Amino acid sequence: MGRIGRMLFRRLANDPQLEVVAVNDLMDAANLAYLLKYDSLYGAWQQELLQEKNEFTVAGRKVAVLQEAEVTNINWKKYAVDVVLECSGAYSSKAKAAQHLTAGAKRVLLSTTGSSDIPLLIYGHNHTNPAGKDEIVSPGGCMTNCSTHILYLLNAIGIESAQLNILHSYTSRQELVDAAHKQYRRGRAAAESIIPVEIDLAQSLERLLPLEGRIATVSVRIPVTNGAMADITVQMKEDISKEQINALFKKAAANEYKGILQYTEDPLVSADIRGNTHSCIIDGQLTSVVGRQLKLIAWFDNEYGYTSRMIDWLRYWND
Ligand SMILES: NC(=O)c1ccc[n+]([C@@H]2O[C@H](COP(=O)([O-])OP(=O)(O)OC[C@H]3O[C@@H](n4cnc5c(N)ncnc54)[C@H](O)[C@@H]3O)[C@@H](O)[C@H]2O)c1
Repeated sequence: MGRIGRMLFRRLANDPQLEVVAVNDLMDAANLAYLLKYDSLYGAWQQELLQEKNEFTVAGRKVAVLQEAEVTNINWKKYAVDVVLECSGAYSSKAKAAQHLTAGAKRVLLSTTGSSDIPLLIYGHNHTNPAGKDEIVSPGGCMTNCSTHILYLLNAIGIESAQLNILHSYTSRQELVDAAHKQYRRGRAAAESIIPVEIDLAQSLERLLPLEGRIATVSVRIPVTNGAMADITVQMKEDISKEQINALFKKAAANEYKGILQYTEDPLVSADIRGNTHSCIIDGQLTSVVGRQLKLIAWFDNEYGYTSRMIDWLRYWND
């Protein structure tokens, strides 16, 4: 239970329809309780949490706290687990995620893009696909959740090619001070530099949209602890105008993408979108057009917006 796991726990603790019955992490229960109570980004939790040995009591509910590095040592059946929210990043291949099923869970929802043999389904785009009822589902990463909708809507007009640069707060998959790392740049002090990192966003988008060979992506980690901004440049097949594009997204935000995509003309900075539940927030002021080349800026809270979609998945299955 890292950033994503704890965010989900906080948000589900009082849910009338969904109940967290057990959690698992490498850290002990006392440390986990402390990190749930005090969060550097979202503040102290107003909800009381009691921790006694390997059990939490929150909002009158008991939650078992496990400390197992191997899923094979867990018995999810004992807790009648319907869905495992796999938020460690360590069980993202189909074979690894399936260990949760063997352990007795009925379903696994990853918190990332898993291996290519796991259905990749973006809530609000293709979640109603029959594969959405599979036992293991990848809801994509936060960047995929932001950019899929944008490219899908633009491709209805016609995309020639697209370049995406996602400026993203730093995460635990970087180092805080210079250290060895397989990807050298991820090993550089996260709060000190603007750090380009390798991502698999283009491959994910090619699985979701008919744009093979026409998308390139890069992500730049920036020295903030939360928030992301997608800077998207698209070569369109037709002449377009700023007004036409903004009207397209404004309409989508008020209709079929309500709750998932937001449109604003407020002069935002990343701190303004903390706690925003949308997967992407189009910044209409910054839309620009040169010839058939379009530049679009979209914000998202990589933690709050993203976990909102994971909770949508749970509600979808629950209904
Ligand atoms: N942080 C984000 O902005 C963000 C957004 C969307 C998706 N994700 C994805 O969610 C996943 C988690 O990201 P995070 O930022 O929460 O990471 P994190 O490092 O904060 O949390 C990972 C947690 O998993 C635990 N863990 C590691 N190995 C484990 C194991 N074998 N068994 C049990 N627990 C184990 C760690 O102790 C840690 O608490 C990653 O795959 C990431 O790509 C992260």
